Amino acid sequence: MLIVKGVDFGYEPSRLILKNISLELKKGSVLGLMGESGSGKSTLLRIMYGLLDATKGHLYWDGTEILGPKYHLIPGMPFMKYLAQDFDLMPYTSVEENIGQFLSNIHKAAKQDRVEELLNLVDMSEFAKTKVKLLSGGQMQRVALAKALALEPQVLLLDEPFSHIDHFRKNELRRSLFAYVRKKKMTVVIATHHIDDVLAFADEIAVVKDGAIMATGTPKILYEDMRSLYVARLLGEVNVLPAHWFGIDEKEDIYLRPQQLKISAKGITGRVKKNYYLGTHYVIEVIIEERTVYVNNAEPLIEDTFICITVV
Ligand SMILES: Nc1ncnc2c1ncn2[C@@H]1O[C@H](COP(=O)(O)OP(=O)(O)OP(=O)(O)O)[C@@H](O)[C@H]1O
Repeated sequence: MLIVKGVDFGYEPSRLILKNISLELKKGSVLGLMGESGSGKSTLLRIMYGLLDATKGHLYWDGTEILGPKYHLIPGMPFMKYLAQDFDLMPYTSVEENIGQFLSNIHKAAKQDRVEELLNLVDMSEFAKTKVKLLSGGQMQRVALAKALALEPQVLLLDEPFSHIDHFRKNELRRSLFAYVRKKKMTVVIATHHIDDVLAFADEIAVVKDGAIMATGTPKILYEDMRSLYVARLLGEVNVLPAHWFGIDEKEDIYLRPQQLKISAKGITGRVKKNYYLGTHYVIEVIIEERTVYVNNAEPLIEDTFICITVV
């Protein structure tokens, strides 16, 4: 189990970046760390890997304490791999040499097989002999992922691992990567602001805000829990609507996703401003009392006509 217990951290003594972080992650499970930019996700990954010393608190993997540079000459725990946002590749050597950099040269054929398996996993086989400096950012990121997997670490810490990958390849890469880590029973923490990186793949999501964990739960539970606007917005599109529109006697706004609203014969009246085609359906932008509301619909609607919306 990966245990983070009451961790505080500040780059400067006067400003805490992480505040009383506690997490528990079962072996072989995947945790998505979500939070807006600057919330402290990368800092937490660096502490989990032992690159920084926690100001307060402790971290353990499988009973072994994870310690930072104060205690280790070479920071970073050997049973872990941390893939940072800068890829840490050797630019003047080939893709295959980069991926195989830390693999033993004693069994040459086994090393070659392993490199080929990883090249295949990240769909970079045709670039095996290409020097890394000639690759695009997305291709470099795929090589860096393969390199991080090469020694089959027990714990894999990934910081925005798909941020440079082109859209059409992203889904395929996410599916292959998570299938691979599941097969190998690796424990994974992935920091991201993109819900698509984790919604279908993580066992749990921890939401970080201003250096503190503000919510944890399965992707489904967090996606459906609309109490916090910060959490709801991180996990998908949200409408912020006055409760009284829906006959609820509350002064506060309520939060509803576009698929929780529908066009209906009765309901609150609004003017159609725009249609957005999303392949499987349209998102209709509707103006109601000067607020913009997004609602899903199978068909586009005529702009500037008046329609009614209601809760599904
Ligand atoms: N080396 C550093 N020295 C001082 N402050 C830093 C350092 N690295 C990060 N910070 C600060 O710590 C806070 C958290 O940064 P961090 O990179 O952990 O956030 P993040 O959630 O990973 O953001 P992003 O999603 O943009 O990568 C920010 O306010 C940032 O400015």
